Amino acid sequence: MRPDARVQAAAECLDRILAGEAAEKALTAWARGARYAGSKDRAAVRDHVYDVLRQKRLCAHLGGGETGRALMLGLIRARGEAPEAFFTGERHAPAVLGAAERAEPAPPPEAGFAELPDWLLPGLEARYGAALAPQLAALRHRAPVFLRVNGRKATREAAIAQLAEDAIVVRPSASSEMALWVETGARAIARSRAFEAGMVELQDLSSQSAMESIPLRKGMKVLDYCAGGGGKTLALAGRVEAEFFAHDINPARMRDLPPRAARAGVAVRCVDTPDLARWAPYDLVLCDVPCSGSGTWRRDPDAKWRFTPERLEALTKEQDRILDAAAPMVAPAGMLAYATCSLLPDENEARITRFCARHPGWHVAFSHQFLLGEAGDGFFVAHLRRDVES
Ligand SMILES: C[S@@+](CC[C@H](N)C(=O)[O-])C[C@H]1O[C@@H](n2cnc3c(N)ncnc32)[C@H](O)[C@@H]1O
Repeated sequence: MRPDARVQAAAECLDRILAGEAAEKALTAWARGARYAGSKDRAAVRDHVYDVLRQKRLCAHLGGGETGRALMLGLIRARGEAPEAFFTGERHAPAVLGAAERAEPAPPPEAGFAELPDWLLPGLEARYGAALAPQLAALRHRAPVFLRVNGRKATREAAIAQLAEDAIVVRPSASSEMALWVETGARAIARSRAFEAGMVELQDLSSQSAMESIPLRKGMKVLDYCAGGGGKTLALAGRVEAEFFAHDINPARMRDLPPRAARAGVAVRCVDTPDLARWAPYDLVLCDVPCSGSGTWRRDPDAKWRFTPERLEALTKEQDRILDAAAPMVAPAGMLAYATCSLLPDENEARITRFCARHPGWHVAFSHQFLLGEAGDGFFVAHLRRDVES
């Protein structure tokens, strides 16, 4: 496909998204109907769509409206490219620009637009103050790719050398023991020898740092209560030889966990809800709860525009229910760890404060909000422990 035809395809996908279709669905539907599109075309159209969704307000401002066509015009201007090169009127390309579209837009505000729903801003401003602006700026850009080195299989140095053999260039992150920042070759990771041998896994920097904050000891019993695909289980299992249990209310979500654990060389027992009590108590119960995902919205920018106060309320209720269900399974001297990939204080500090209010005898031993930055995503972790009786 020519670059102008890719712009037209992205504009059509954006129209479907603006009409309410999920971004992934719109892209899949387009790709199904576009047999002529190769993998590079599909990747380019996808990049256009996601780049717009990351900064929809800027694109609407520069393009003069909220239609797929206007948003693509705005994106091209935001990239500093010449719109006439894409709005050619050729077959499969967008029509030539009209007079109103050709008019130079007013400069955008110097601080940039807040690229998320307005109702979230007061809470974020109150929580982060001056630290909000850099996070909003980070939200406008693509997220970097990080790998986690599996300490059971390799040192960071050995992983770096093995990745280099597949032309994947990485550098160690200073803020985590095992994280590698991928500089080139990200698309080749899943087929690389280092990945196939279980030396590395894809995982964001902040998730890694949060898991590194949790104290572990050999032989302990660890339950990942909201395990999903098992990313956090494997991050913990990479650090220590212990007994690992994984649970999810929706067991189908753990489908990938057994092969991932086998690749990583660790044993993880997947447990159904009725069987949790059989293995209790656990020295550590991790609740990596369902959340807004606001700390990761630059990876999934479609989600931020769909997020509503009603959804937030439903999530916080579920987060409370999960903590309440998990706490009784923690051994007396054990730890309940709470984690979200969220920036919203309602999902983070407020949840653990409310937990401690509902459960006298528990306290917050540690908590940390990882800010969304040039490197890692936004992430929150808290360690909850029972008070020691004197
Ligand atoms: C943030 S995701 C977990 C991601 C996962 N820990 C990882 O690192 O890949 C949250 C998970 O919680 C699960 N979940 C939702 N409600 C739950 C509940 N009441 N009890 C247990 N798991 C629940 C969801 O099915 C989802 O897989």
